[in-house]
Amino acid sequence: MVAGLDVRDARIAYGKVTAVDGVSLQVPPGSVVGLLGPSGSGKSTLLRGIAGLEPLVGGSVSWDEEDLVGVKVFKRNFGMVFQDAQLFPTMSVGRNIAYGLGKLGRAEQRARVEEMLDLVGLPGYADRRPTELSGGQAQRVALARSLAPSPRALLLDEPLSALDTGLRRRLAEDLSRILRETHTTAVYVTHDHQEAYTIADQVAILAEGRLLQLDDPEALRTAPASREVAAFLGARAFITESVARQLGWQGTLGSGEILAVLPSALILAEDGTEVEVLDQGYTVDDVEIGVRLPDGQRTVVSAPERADSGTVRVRLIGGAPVPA
Ligand SMILES: Nc1ncnc2c1ncn2[C@@H]1O[C@H](COP(=O)(O)OP(=O)(O)OP(=O)(O)O)[C@@H](O)[C@H]1O
Repeated sequence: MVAGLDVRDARIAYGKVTAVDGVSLQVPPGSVVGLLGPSGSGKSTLLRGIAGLEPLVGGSVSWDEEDLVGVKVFKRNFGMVFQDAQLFPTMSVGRNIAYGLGKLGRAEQRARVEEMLDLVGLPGYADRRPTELSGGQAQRVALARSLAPSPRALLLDEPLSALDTGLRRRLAEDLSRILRETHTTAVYVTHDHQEAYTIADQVAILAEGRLLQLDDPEALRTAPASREVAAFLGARAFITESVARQLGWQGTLGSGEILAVLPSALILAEDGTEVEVLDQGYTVDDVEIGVRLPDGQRTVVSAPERADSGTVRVRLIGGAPVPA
């Protein structure tokens, strides 16, 4: 028996546009799967298909082997959190959170609201109005409202993307903790790699409606399934074993394989191979130096400061073999 959420060969179309093209994935109870991919890759559409907001034109969505195709949205017992919190503006924070708790008595509702506010780090906020909340606080309340009725799974569509970067990082860590503490099964849509890695146990990489790979962050880093996945994860160059060895790499490639030079695989090293500096620019944390590899390809190396000559010395300490 497949426990939890099971998506099989799901297909969703808008007229002639196939937005989700034969995607299969499982989300075991208590685990979080991230849907990561470029804009237009079908992440939101797949989530909406799971929720029942878009009909499938093929395949199936089931929970504990119960087929959900034909089961109405509200009967699926999934909680949803969107990019904008979508709180009811005329209700207090407490009433918003209690919205799905109609079956409980008043005292139980109040207790559950307090418990949820504690969980999301907003104790004492029950009497506030949604208009009195910051964007980050509103998203916390939206999360509390979705979790309050104990849904069997939570579906989150870029819930942090409207927030500024620093707050997004902090809230992503909080969200990860909350989902784990509550053993919540979740599907989390994002286009932010870091956010996906922080929150999800397994990350599904989507492109043009297709699932390219579903794996944990470590496996994605060390064993991307294809050049396309490696490029999406930040590989700027794909090199042969002989070029890799010129850069000090010690591994071996199988026949038909090529090495993806992922970020941080190439480092500055005083005794390394001399390569030409092509360009340089600042990132938030350091300087990114564009260099020409021995075969002419450009990739980047991180440095604490700008290079003051036309060359730097580098060593290749990592990289991931992928089919050529
Ligand atoms: N309501 C719609 N009507 C027609 N086409 C749509 C509709 N919604 C999405 N699409 C198309 O379906 C494809 C997938 O869109 P979707 O919004 O699922 O992608 P996404 O990966 O979530 O993108 P983003 O990160 O930009 O939100 C795109 O080609 C998009 O143009």
